[in-house]
Amino acid sequence: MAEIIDGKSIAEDVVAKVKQGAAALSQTGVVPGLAVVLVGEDPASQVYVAFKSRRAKECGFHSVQHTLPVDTDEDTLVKLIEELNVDKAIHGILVQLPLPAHIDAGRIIQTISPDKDVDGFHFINVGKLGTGELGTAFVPCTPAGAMLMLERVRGKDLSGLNAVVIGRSNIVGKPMANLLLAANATVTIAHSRTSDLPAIARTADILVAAVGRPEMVRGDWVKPGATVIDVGINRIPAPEKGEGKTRLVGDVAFAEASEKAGAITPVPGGVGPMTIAMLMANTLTSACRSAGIEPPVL
Ligand SMILES: NC(=O)C1=CN([C@@H]2O[C@H](COP(=O)(O)OP(=O)(O)OC[C@H]3O[C@@H](n4cnc5c(N)ncnc54)[C@H](OP(=O)(O)O)[C@@H]3O)[C@@H](O)[C@H]2O)C=CC1
Ligand SMILES: Nc1nc(=O)c2c([nH]1)NC[C@@H]1CN(c3ccc(C(=O)N[C@@H](CCC(=O)O)C(=O)O)cc3)C=[N+]21
Repeated sequence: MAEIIDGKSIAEDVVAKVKQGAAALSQTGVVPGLAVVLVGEDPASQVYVAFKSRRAKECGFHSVQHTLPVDTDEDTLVKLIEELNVDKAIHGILVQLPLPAHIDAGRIIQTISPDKDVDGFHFINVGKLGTGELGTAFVPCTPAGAMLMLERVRGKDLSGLNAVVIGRSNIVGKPMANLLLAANATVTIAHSRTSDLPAIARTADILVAAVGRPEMVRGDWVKPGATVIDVGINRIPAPEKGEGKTRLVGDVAFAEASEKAGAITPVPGGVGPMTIAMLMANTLTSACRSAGIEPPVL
């Protein structure tokens, strides 16, 4: 049976360090500030945004939330971001995705000041990650959190290990692959056009699933002893819990995969809580940079 990598507990460690760092920084008169912007009333987004605001307060941050109606036009949103860009009390800006279809998400992301882009989605931060300028970049929270979990079982240096990332999105798959490469892993990126995915997955010492398909990765895709990082968050019907009830599963068939893996992340309680913890860490980093102070090591 695999070791279960407890995202909740690692996230608590991160948050404790962030709290400490924020308290120390506050002594110099700088309180880290996070602005979260939500457009519309998507229930899942509301839940995540509430988690983020709660965590920010817990860390001692100045936390503001802007909730805009679903029919907000793009220019209004751009204007809000421009105001936040010059607001001295705000060090991190997060615009919750997905945005309503009438808004060009790309334009919105590029409007966020790269110095406050705690999601790490701006071209400047993507470019820094791609060229190894990790000291001044903001790294996207989900892959950054996944790397911290991986570090707990495999250490920082992944030399000689084969990593396979399933998924090539800009917010998870690609930055994850870049981080693995920066840690010296030999990286393969698989996606919907990949042929014989199970065979490629079986080459992985480190297998990362970021697909959005419930329990797609089966037990026999997992190399014995591999470390499996399940990024997927899928809500599926759970009639056994009662009519209309749902439950959360990852992109990995957990029970099967944990018979083969050396270590595995659960869903829930895995990468999800780490994502929010890393958002707090990035916000503290931003505030430290603005004050010319070294951010704490996580
Ligand atoms: N834990 C957390 O904090 C977070 C979790 N997530 C979760 O992670 C998952 C992925 O999210 P995200 O990257 O945004 O999703 P996207 O939908 O943007 O990307 C999914 C990727 O999976 C690939 N894919 C889809 N179907 C298959 C298939 N059958 N075989 C192989 N590859 C496939 C797609 O390939 P192609 O490019 O060819 O279309 C694409 O690259 C979701 O479950 C999401 O909810 C996301 C963000 C944060
Ligand atoms: N600009 C932007 N940045 C994001 O980082 C971002 C986003 N938009 N849009 C949506 C995705 C998704 N995401 C999650 C965060 C936390 C959990 C999380 O805490 N999950 C808990 C369970 C939550 C539950 O019970 O629903 C867990 O896995 O244990 C999940 C998913 C961040 N995202």
